[in-house]
Amino acid sequence: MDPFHLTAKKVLTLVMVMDKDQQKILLGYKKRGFGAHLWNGFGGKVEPGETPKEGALRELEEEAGITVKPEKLYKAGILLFLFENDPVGLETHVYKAFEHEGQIRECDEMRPQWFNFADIPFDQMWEDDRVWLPKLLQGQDPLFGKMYFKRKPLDESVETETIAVTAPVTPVPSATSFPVNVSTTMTSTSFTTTQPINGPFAMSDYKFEQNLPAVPREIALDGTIASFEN
Ligand SMILES: Nc1[nH]c(=O)nc2c1ncn2[C@H]1C[C@H](O)[C@@H](COP(=O)(O)OP(=O)(O)OP(=O)(O)O)O1
Repeated sequence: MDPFHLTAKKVLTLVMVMDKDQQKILLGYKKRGFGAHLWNGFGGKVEPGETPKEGALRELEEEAGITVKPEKLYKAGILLFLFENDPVGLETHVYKAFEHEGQIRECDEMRPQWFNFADIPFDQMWEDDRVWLPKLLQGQDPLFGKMYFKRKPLDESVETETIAVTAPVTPVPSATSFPVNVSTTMTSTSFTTTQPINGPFAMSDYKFEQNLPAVPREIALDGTIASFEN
């Protein structure tokens, strides 16, 4: 059985807001949920009754506090994310915008920040972003990609970080040694935390096309483009 065989898909959005003059892109640090601790564009699940574009505009406002006029939000392609032994693929509709309205603000899910095109933190982003984001920045959309992910073995997905905690300790004089000069000394203890490096998944393969003649609207369950935007 093909470990990447799909029987269903979820429709997601991903919005990249850019400033062409300053050569900057607005990314958000995901504080929780899917892709937590990674920088990414803004987006999420498309809700019932919504078009992908409506969902993209809603998520952008929820996660970054800004709005884009619908006619200024351009479809840049579709990426299909497939996970080993998961029959549900993520059909992610990618959008780009070069102007926005409103004040950028942090929310409980995302911390937005502008990055120079030259300083995009790819080592703290989904691995596939290295493949397609540079193409998007160079205007080589529409894009279409299929990215295959395997779950990382635990020892590869975790980075151990040792944190030294230094706390004042006051020795308690024992009855036998009392009286003594009671002094305050410092001691340190270490503990280990686990942090995913670049997420819990490793990209195992990808298939990617750029400069498509039209914008894909939907991907079929066999991973091919089912239809294009008019
Ligand atoms: N491999 C990948 N590369 C990438 O660049 N973006 C990805 C990605 N896989 C998922 N995403 C994006 C798509 C979408 O914008 C976001 C996931 O959105 P979700 O709404 O599913 O996340 P949450 O777990 O926060 O869901 P909610 O509970 O709806 O808030 O991550």
